[in-house]
Amino acid sequence: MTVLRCENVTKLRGKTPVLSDVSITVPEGARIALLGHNGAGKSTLIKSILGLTRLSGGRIDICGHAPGSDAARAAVAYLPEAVAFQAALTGREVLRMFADLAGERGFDTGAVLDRVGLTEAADRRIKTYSKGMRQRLGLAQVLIGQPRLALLDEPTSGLDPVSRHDLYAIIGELAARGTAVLIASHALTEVEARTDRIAILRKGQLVADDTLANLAAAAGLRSTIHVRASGTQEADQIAAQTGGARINGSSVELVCTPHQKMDRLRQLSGFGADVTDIDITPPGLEELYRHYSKEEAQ
Ligand SMILES: Nc1ncnc2c1ncn2[C@@H]1O[C@H](COP(=O)(O)OP(=O)(O)OP(=O)(O)O)[C@@H](O)[C@H]1O
Repeated sequence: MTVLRCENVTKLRGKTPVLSDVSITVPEGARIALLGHNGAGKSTLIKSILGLTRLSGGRIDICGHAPGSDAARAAVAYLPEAVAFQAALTGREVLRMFADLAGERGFDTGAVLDRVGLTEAADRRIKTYSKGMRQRLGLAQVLIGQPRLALLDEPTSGLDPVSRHDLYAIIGELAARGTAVLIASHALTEVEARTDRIAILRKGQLVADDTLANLAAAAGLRSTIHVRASGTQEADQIAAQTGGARINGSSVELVCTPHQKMDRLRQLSGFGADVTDIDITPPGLEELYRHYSKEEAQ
């Protein structure tokens, strides 16, 4: 079921379009990474979905409700990039307050604080929290009431690798329970393995929206095939016959487009026992991102 539907969303700032005809849908349980350079329009799109900024054109629908309506607000949870809480309150008090505001009287603050790793700090004032701890508290607030849609703006900025890992694990659990998750991010490598679809905004236009594999195939980006040979002579022979690059030990590296891949593998299987192992590395998100950004710039 579609949770979020943006249709031809356009936003002008003065006469300058900061969002141009953006159409994107997010079904329940999906994790979508929203990527783009500084100023590409990510925050503007998120603010539009929250109903905090008026559209110049197009429409947005959240579970059948208009952005900013009571029903939409009840369905959406938001984690801003620079999350700010009342410094004099404790983590537990803040979470209780948000749960009460959301009408979630039965909300188990202790369990959620535990889930985000804040049990020990639960009764300390927010002013003593590090950036990472505030971010974790922000995520705890997102978990109140099982939202239909979670909008996360740069959720891992300022977090150490372990905290990032924990945060994506929690996002994964949220999505597994059916929440649609839209994550605006600059951190390409970390969203690569942890989201289901990649959407790229460039200068207010949506230039890509698909799985990483489909986008890579559509762009014709090349994969790398690492071939291990049974010995150095065999590796030399494989490199000579395939045009591959001879690398250290008894390995050969070949690059191929999506269309060439199966032919390459058939060719390699012709070497029989001279080939002892094959690894294929698909193009990564950074390469893809560069491709779609460049393509649009031309
Ligand atoms: N309140 C505002 N008034 C005028 N222009 C604005 C306002 N907010 C954003 N903009 C402009 O809208 C465009 C999109 O900005 P937006 O903040 O949505 O980008 P972003 O992709 O979120 O960038 P970043 O990655 O830096 O957060 C930019 O050109 C920005 O200068």
